[in-house]
Amino acid sequence: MDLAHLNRRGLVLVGCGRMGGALLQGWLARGLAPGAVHVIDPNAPAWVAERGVSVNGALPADPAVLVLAVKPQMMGDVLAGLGAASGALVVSVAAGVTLAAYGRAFPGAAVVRAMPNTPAAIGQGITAIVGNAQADAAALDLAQSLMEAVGRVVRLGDESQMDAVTAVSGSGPAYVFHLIETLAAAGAAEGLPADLALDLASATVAGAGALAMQEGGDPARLREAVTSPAGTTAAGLSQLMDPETGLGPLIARTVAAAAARGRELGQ
Ligand SMILES: NC(=O)C1=CN([C@@H]2O[C@H](COP(=O)(O)OP(=O)(O)OC[C@H]3O[C@@H](n4cnc5c(N)ncnc54)[C@H](O)[C@@H]3O)[C@@H](O)[C@H]2O)C=CC1
Ligand SMILES: O=C(O)[C@@H]1CCC=N1
Repeated sequence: MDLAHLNRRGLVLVGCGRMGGALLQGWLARGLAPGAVHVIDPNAPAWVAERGVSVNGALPADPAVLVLAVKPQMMGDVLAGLGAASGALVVSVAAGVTLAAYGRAFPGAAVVRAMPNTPAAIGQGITAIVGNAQADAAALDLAQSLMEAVGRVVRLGDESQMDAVTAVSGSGPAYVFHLIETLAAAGAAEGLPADLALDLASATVAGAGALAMQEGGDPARLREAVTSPAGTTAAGLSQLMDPETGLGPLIARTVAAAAARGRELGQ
């Protein structure tokens, strides 16, 4: 959806690092005027001001949206320093920090928590959103259109799902990048040149992900289509799918640890 309707009241972005910067690029591509965006970030990248966005300048009196994209550990200080949000929709991408915490900082405000991921940088993010009681259908639609500037959006029925979402899709790209690293390293250990092994591993993850998205349904069917009886894949999977030492229990521990950290950050 075009975001030009936000141009009159403007949007304030607090924190313009990896995630805030990716979002800002998406919004500018969707018609948000640079002059309507106000970034607060002591270390905003140079391209932001070069694009004509106001950086650390005077804020609009009545912005349409306030987006929070600082680290959760900074959030308390940032919220204390911001004052009231007036009539702005507050959207936060921070892991862990709860709707109740934003509600205390901005009494009565509509607040939406959003959990994107770094493929947002190329418009292929997946973001889950959930709002507080004040976030009506229009507020959720607006939050969705902001996050759709960098990929797909799914809505959660309940905030309690957010730490699990963070552990699966928010942190998930890091797990996949590590899979690429380890697959490439294993290929190199089997004698491939390192750059060829990395190319093969990256292309395999990208292609398998695209196939899984296109086919939908149960990925086990796609796995079985690769696995010839008594073939190479079956030999590999006998290690990877070992019920005790395989990927299943490892990923279960990985996601549980990430979700637990999300809950800690929310304390
Ligand atoms: N990187 C990721 O994969 C994802 C990150 N997130 C969330 O996004 C938020 C930001 O994470 P990243 O962009 O990765 O971090 P980052 O470190 O790249 O960006 C944070 C930005 O906040 C700025 N900042 C620090 N103190 C500030 C202050 N007092 N006022 C204004 N700006 C301040 C920093 O200069 C920096 O540019 C976090 O809350 C994280 O949980 C959510 C989903 C995915
Ligand atoms: O590592 C983190 O805490 C953030 C949240 C999800 C991805 N990065």
